[in-house]
Amino acid sequence: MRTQLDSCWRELAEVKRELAQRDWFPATSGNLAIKAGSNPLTFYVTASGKDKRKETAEDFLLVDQHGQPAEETDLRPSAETLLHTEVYSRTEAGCSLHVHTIDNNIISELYAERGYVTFTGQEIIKAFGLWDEDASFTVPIIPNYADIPALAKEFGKHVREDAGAVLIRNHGITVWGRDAFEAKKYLEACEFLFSYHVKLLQCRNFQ
Ligand SMILES: CSCCC(=O)C(=O)COP(=O)(O)O
Ligand SMILES: [Zn+2]
Repeated sequence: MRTQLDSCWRELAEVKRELAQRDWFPATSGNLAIKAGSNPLTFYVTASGKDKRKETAEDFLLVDQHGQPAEETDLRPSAETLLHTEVYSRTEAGCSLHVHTIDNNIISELYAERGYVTFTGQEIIKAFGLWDEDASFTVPIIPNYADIPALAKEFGKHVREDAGAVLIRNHGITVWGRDAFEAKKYLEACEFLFSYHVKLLQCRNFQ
């Protein structure tokens, strides 16, 4: 059991290191989670308020299906743990990642009133398993409620499959996948699309 937990910890630490190398954790933002057990549900989540670029023995804590610590600890789970509990209680996902980037904030603001943003005609959407030439990928955009249970409830409405993504307006993105590899792939593909779109709009302004 401990070996399994250690391996989950190491896998999440590796994802955290890679996202930190991309500079996706400004100003203590972001939180990450990985499922550790199914029956009962437990998952590792980042401790709240830390600089996620730093690597310490106190980066993650184990929480239960309510997002409460499952072991004795002084650490506080991420303030946004309830969003991760929505993912694991509604799907068979194994990993969920939340980051704040300038590009995901801009896209969320540009398309907030519509409530979603759709991408089509881009090779990288094959990363979402969409191989048709005319395939499109849609990311829902939800309001950034300060009340986390309200935010989690709104978020949960869009958590229907084992892999997916939701933008929170002027806040960030949460993605999830069947495992850490898939969640990271989704996140990288989303951020690629956002960055491309923001740059394309800038280029068009100078034409
Ligand atoms: C300065 S970031 C504000 C909180 C937030 O949105 C976030 O992602 C980090 O919160 P946590 O409690 O997970 O550290
Ligand atoms: Zn956040």
